Amino acid sequence: MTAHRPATRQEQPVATRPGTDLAVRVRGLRKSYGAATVLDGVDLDIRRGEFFVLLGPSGTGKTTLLRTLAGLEAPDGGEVLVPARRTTVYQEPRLVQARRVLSNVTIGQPRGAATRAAGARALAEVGLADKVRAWPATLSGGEAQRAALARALVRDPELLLLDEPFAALDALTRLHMQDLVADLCARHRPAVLLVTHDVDEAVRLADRVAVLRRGRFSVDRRIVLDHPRDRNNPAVLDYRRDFLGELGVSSTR
Ligand SMILES: Nc1ncnc2c1ncn2[C@@H]1O[C@H](COP(=O)(O)OP(=O)(O)OP(=O)(O)O)[C@@H](O)[C@H]1O
Repeated sequence: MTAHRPATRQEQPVATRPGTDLAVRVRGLRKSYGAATVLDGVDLDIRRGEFFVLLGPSGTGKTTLLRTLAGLEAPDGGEVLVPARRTTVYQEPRLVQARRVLSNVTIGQPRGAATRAAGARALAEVGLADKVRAWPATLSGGEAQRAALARALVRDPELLLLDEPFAALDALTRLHMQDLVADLCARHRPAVLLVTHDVDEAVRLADRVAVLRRGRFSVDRRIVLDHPRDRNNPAVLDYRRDFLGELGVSSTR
């Protein structure tokens, strides 16, 4: 694990915590921008292999929390412990247009046949075996996001950070991508933090859902349902109604 404590540098010294099943441990995390307090003493544990989903109204600090776990924001206070092997998938795929798909997936990895083979395997896992030599500009939005997932996968992350990765996709593609991510995470078992606005997505994928409001979690709740989850299951609808209520939206069943 890497410890992030208040400091001016982006990346902090490494501290490992052997013998724990926690991938993420956050205590009393505070972050402000000017006079605006965004995170006001957040506590968060994510276990290894746990799929944690963060909901919350716009502008409440979800991305700030994710970026802090990514090591891109320094906390003003508190303690953040995360594994060194972590990677982020964003709303947009962020592919390098001048590189072919395989080269995008293996970017930053050691050169060589083993890396190329790992990249090709990751592309096959996301259903892009036939796009290894394609250029990013020739991919659909869903395919480009699959390539971004393959780029994450090839790094074998202990912590996978997903910042609204399906938000820009059409509704049907979004459902396919949710299934794909559920499959990949069940197979590779990273700890996951997914930021989303989509309550259905949260209830479909999460082991645990938290709602971030006014700098803290107003709800932090385990979803005790088997996968795959039928969106018409009354228990799924109950969770959905509760989370929508927490977000200030009424739902009709
Ligand atoms: N670099 C920054 N400088 C100043 N203010 C910032 C910065 N980054 C975020 N903020 C502010 O912090 C607050 C939280 O932003 P953040 O992006 O974390 O919220 P969010 O919950 O992810 O929002 P959304 O759901 O709309 O994506 C917002 O008011 C935002 O304007």
